[in-house]
Order: sequence, then C-alpha cells, then structure tokens
Amino acid sequence: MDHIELESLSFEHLLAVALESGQPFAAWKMPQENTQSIVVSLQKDALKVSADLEDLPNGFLAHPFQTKDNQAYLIPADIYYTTEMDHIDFSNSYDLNIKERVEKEIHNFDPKKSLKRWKGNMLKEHFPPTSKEHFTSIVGESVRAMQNEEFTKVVLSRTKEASIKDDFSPIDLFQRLSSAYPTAFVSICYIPHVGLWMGASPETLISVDENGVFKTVALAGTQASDGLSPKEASWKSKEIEEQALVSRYIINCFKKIRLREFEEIGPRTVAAAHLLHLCTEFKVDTKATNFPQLGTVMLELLHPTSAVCGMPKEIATDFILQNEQYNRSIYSGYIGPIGLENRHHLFVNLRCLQLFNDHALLYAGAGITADSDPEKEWKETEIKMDTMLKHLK
Ligand SMILES: C=C(O[C@@H]1C=C(C(=O)O)C=C[C@H]1O)C(=O)O
Repeated sequence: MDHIELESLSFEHLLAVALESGQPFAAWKMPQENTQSIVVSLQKDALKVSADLEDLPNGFLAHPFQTKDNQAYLIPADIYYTTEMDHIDFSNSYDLNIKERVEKEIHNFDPKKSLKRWKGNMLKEHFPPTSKEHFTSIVGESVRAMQNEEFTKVVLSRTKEASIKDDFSPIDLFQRLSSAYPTAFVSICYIPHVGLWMGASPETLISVDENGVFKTVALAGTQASDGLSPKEASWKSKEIEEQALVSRYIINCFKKIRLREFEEIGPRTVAAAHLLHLCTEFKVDTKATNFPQLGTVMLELLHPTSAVCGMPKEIATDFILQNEQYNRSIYSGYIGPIGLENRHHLFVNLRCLQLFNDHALLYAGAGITADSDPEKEWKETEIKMDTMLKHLK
C-alpha cells in the first residue's frame, strides 16, 4: 500500500465523497469496537469472484442469499481508511495520475453541502413489498408441509417499504446505528446493480482473526427483550429446538471435513437491539489444527445456514424460491471485510434495508417449524424490522 497524508480528513468526509461518486464502496463498524472503516473501489463495478479468502485481494465481500454461479461481489480496497489512521492507503495498482486526481477530488469536496447526487445512483425499482396476507398464507402452507414431514424448518422472509425524508442522510443513519448498537456490525455498502444497503447485523457467519482463530455461531430463537436482561430470559421448547437445529447443522459441517478440535460455548442468551436470541459459539485454532484455509472451507459448507434457509437445505431453498415472490438479493447473504488488518469477518446480512431515492425497503425473516403460528411469525418479522425502522426517522 502507498499512502497520502491528508489534513483535516474525516471518515465522514470520505464516506460522503464515496456516496456521491457512484463508485462501489463499503463502510462499517465492527461489534465491540469504535473504529469506523471504509473501502472504495476505483473501478466502475464491483468484481465478481468466488469466495476464496486465501486468493482474493483485500476488500469488502458481499454474497447474495442465492446465486446461479455461486459468485460474490468484491469491493477491492483501492482506497482504505479507518478512524485510527492519519492517512489514506492507496492500493499500489494505481498510477500517480489517478491518485492525484482522486486526492484533488477528496480535497475539493465540501462535506457540509447537503448530499443529493447519491439518490441518482439508487436502483429504480424493486419487487412489490410482501402483503401480510401473502406472508401468513405461505407460513401456513409451510407449517402443513412440515406437519407432513416434508421438511423440518424453513426461514421465510418479506419486505416492507418505509418513507424517508427529503433531507435524509445515509451518513447520519450510519452514525445513529453505530452509537445505538455497539454490539452489532453496522454497515453501509453500495454495489452498482445491487444497490445501497445498510444494516446492523447481530450474526457472524465466519471470522478468522489475526491469530488464526476461526469462529462461527448458531444464532436463532427470537423474543422481544421487553426490558429483560439476557440472564433473565427463559425460552420455550420451540425456540430451543430451532436453535439446536442450527448448532447441529454447524457440527455436521465440521464432521464433513473430519474436524473434531472445535470448542463449543453455549447456548446462551444474547441481546441484539431490543431483541434476545439464543447463541452457541464455535471456535477452532487453525494454527494448532494446521488448517489455515478453514474459513474458506466452512464458508462454502455453511452458507446458507439453517438460521436463514432451513432443513434440509435443498428443500427449504426450493420452498423459499417458489413462495416468497421476491428476490432476497444480498439480504440473508453475507457481507464483511476480508484481508484488512490481517483478518476476515463475514456477517449474515440481517436487520438491513436497501435505499431507493425516496424510500427504504426493509427485509426480515423468521424461522418456521411445524409448531409455528403465522400471526406470531409476522409479528416477529415486524420487531426485527424495527431495528432499522426506529432509526430511519
Ligand atoms: C432471518 C432473520 O434472523 C435470523 C432468524 C432468527 C429466528 O428465526 O429466530 C434469529 C436470528 C437470525 O438468525 C432476520 O433477522 O431476518
């Protein structure tokens, strides 16, 4: 990496430049950390890649829920900056002319002016939002199929429109989410043809830290916290079974690769915004097990987990594709930084929304089993959407 020193540069300044530019970019804040980071690509489009963490350039990866070619979008870190740095890193692959032009653009940009241009880069249309009638009817249909033992679990999701004010600023929303949700992965990412997405995810799909420690979690079961702390929560057998199913799914993935040296912690109750979930954490020391590529291997095996898809995976996927009547795009896919700071951290893209020029589209789903009640599952998607909705206004 080469770098330029910039006086009076702020994270928000760079985020504003990226947002107005129409270039692919992503900015984020990790759970339990205050640092905010941003990568910007200097190419017009994101790269289409297979999610091979060992071979990819550093950047931000975004994988849809479902794809025909199993490819992810990569926003390479041509420009990288965090609130811990006193300079911007430029990837070596660009010549001096481009660096100077970009540097000038950043200097001349007035971040105090209200942002408008970004709206012109938004997608123009989307599938109609899901009606309550449709959602509850497909939940009912899946419950009947599960009572007939056709499958065990399916996660059904839906969308909802919410208006935004004329002077709505994605940057202000990012800052509100960052301070409201210290334990979430707060992110904003723009990919041409995929759109501008923002979210506050509570769920790691996989991470590999700078010491080679691999982690994944089984997160499922949902209740409104209603003022209860995680320690005070109690769970019904439906949620306990639903979460155990996700844990079993992960253990099965370890079994497929004959990996026995994993540590299992939980299940415990964890808080995510105003919600509580059950969570089991799985850890592997990839150095001690001599398995440096475990992150890539598990990513391929895990996604989509039964926390967002179902069991068995193929039947649940078919049920989702045939019944939801919209395209999930990167909702319930995975997103996150790879390679930067010598670590990878990919999160399930949940508690998120997609921005259009005059409104937002919220996404949420709920795990359905043979015991589910359609009305309650609708309610569960409503309270999940509140994570973003509360801060949109
Ligand atoms: C599908 C979502 O969340 C997932 C489903 C959960 C559940 O069914 O209880 C809980 C946490 C997440 O793994 C979502 O937020 O949209």
